[in-house]
Amino acid sequence: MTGHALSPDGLEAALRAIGAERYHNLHPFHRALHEGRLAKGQVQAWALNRYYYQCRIPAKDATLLARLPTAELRREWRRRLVDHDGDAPGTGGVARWLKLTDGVGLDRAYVESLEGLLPATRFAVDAYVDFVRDRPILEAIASSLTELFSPTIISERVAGMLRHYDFVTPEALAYFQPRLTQAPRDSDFALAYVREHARTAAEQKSVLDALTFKCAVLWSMLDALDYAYVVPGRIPPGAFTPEPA
Ligand SMILES: O=C(O)c1cc(C(=O)O)c2c(n1)C(=O)C(=O)c1cc(C(=O)O)[nH]c1-2
Repeated sequence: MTGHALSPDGLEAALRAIGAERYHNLHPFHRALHEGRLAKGQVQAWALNRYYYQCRIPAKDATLLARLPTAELRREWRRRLVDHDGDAPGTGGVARWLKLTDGVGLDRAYVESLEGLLPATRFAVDAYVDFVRDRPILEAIASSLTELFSPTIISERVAGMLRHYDFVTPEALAYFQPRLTQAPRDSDFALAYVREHARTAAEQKSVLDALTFKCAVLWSMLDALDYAYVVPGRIPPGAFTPEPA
């Protein structure tokens, strides 16, 4: 493909336009979650499946960390590993996500076993980890840029869930509070990197495609939940089955 390269501001605007059109805050299942239209079993299904995303994020960041060429870049990226894995047992984002699955009444060992996952959750999350492992560093970094849009969805989610669900407590949602500062810090770095390094039209197309791909990962995770847990009779064999209300 040929074409004119955008200015850094033009590239940023194009990235933000992708989020405005494709980020998962627009998905019907997310809207239902935030607006209080889900039953407890459906909220459990969301938390259980999203656990797989959370627990693979450190593996995704570790494969990228191993490929980064400078100490400066590695120091920056290594913080993400600490954010998610903590630096002692029971700390970090993955452990805090388990407080959420505990809080909505799921058995921790069952969540951690991954036995109840929807097949499509696994495919979508694994596709993200593989993408970051296999693609050029520029695209791998660009694929994290959905985090530009996450503070808004997180604020909506916390407010909406606390307001609408009596089984959700502020302690269970403690996962999200640090993300409101971590995500902007991380996405500011990734955005500055992409603005600086995506100079040619081909490089810019590759980063726009990487962000589109990542939006599709998040969107398809919600498609899978929407398919399995909204209309009765569609839960795949072996996947988490809510108790009758
Ligand atoms: O709650 C959300 O909607 C949401 C979205 C995203 C995202 O946009 O990828 C992340 C997170 N949360 C999150 O908690 C998180 O740790 C995270 C890491 C990443 C990434 O791509 O490296 N995205 C996200």
